Amino acid sequence: MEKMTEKHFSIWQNLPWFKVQRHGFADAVRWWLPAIVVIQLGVTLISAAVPALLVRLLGARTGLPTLLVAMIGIGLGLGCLQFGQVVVDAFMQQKSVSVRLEMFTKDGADYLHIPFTAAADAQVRAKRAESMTYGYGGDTSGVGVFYGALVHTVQNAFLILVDALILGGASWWISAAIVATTVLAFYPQQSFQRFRRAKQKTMEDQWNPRSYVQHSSFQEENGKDIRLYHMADWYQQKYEHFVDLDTVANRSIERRRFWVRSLSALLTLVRNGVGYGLLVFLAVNQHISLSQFTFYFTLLTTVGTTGEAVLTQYGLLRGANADINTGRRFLDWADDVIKAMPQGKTTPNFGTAPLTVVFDHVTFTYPDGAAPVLNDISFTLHGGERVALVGLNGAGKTTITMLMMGLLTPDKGTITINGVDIQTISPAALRHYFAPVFQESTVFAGTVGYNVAMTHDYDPAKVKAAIAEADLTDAIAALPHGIKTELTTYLHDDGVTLSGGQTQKLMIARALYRDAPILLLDEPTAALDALAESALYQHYQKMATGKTSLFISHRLASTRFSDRILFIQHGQIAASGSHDELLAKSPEYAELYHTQSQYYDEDQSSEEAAQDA
Ligand SMILES: Nc1ncnc2c1ncn2[C@@H]1O[C@H](COP(=O)(O)OP(=O)(O)OP(=O)(O)O)[C@@H](O)[C@H]1O
Repeated sequence: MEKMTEKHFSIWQNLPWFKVQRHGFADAVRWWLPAIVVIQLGVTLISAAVPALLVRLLGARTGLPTLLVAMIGIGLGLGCLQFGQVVVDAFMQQKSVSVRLEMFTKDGADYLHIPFTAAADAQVRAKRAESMTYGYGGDTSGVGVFYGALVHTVQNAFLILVDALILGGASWWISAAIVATTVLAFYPQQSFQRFRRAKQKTMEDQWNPRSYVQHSSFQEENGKDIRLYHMADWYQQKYEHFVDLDTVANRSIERRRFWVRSLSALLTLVRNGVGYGLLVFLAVNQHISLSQFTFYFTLLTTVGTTGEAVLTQYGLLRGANADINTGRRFLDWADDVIKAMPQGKTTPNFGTAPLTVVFDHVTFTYPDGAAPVLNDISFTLHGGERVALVGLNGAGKTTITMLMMGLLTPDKGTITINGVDIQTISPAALRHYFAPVFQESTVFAGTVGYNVAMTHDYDPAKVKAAIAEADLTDAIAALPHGIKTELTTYLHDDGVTLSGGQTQKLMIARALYRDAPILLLDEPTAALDALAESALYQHYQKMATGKTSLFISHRLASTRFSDRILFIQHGQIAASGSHDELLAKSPEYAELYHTQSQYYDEDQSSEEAAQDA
């Protein structure tokens, strides 16, 4: 699988990327950026000109009506500009949020489309958590900050240049002081932003444990173990540990920020000292008029704020850009991985006859696994055959089902259905051939009906029939709204929780509703009581009629309902045949069977002894 790049993209490289991610972003920059620059310039210049104008009018002993008209006119003009500023700010904010939400959505969609193995990879999960937090997860993330910081940087940089040029009209020394102090403050600001990023990086190693703690502590299913084993203290310690890490990092960031701001204040003092001193000197020596003095003086007062703003905003922009890079690396990687996925295009029409599945010299290793889980494995599930797959824990039985459904991809070898390589079949079409019952049940926040049909547009009669076949009718009838009852309380306050066995039956109903040509049952009886288990075995005969089926079970007794048994050991098919054949030819299978049957026999004989007594 593709490695995630560590590439750094500059602001100029990220701008076109933004454009690709979000249409309309380029227009927003092209039209609204000049607008906001002009408005800001207008507001600043008019604000500086008002006192100067007043001084001039008063000096010329202008009458009150003229003064009032001038002031009202200026007030209205300023008001209009300020209103324009509010409109543009609101627009920018909305634009920024919509770009961010778009990436947020893309992140979720990408994660759900990358290969199953990648999604389960701890490193990928950590990168995604980091990408979400820094890249586009909230208003303070890279994308949340980038747009506003870009606009305000350009706006304030332009303004300070115009200020310096205008003040150059009084003395070029003032312009020089503005430029020099801004440049001097620039480097500490940038170094501070680098420091902040580096500190944040030290916390990135913590993403996986952090997201695990957050996620697992609030999972309903974990609630009882957390209480039973007093894990609340453990969780609290973890939370405190993360808070401590954040506190230490933030403290050093704030310390550095304090020094940078102090330096900036000192430079402002120098600039104002030079500027105000020169203006007073020029006014006293009558090189500039009183109204000019007032204008320059007011303008110089705003330079401090503008200078600070341009540096802060540029620092924010660079920080946001670095944060965006974190997000972009993940999104670009996900795009590449999705593109590189073997996306079969065909949707073969296999007709209605049962399908034949062939594993041909298949080898598979998990991405973070040291050795292959399956090693050069070959077997055939003939059309209509009921095959049992048995083997010790960790032998690779579930892995075989995942490979068959295309959720995992073999390192070597091919898997075919009716002679067609599954890699050439479109994933959606491929998954339609399977009705699986997984080892772990996955109940989604939806109604019983939804959880059986896995669509909101379900056929209630068909759902009820599947529920009846899975022996769940009475349990569902006892629920407050029957098949319309919400399962889980995550989204619905009136949701209910089914028992482990009922949930497993629900999963069987889901497989029955799907009515696909290949049935995959991975330990479907683990949570069932003896009666339900026995009923399922009986039922299995009917369920599997006309289908190809693979039944995984640790209870070797269940294999008698199958036509053939595959015994898997050390990543290979160690033996294949009927129960009696395997007893004869595989000592390991025989040992496994006798170890299990010993307990059944003992149980039986003690029951018989009890009955005799
Ligand atoms: N996502 C994964 N990443 C790495 N290794 C994995 C992953 N899933 C399973 N494995 C490893 O692959 C091997 C086979 O696992 P698999 O779940 O296929 O076994 P199994 O025969 O179904 O076991 P069981 O009978 O316990 O359900 C095990 O050693 C397991 O640790």
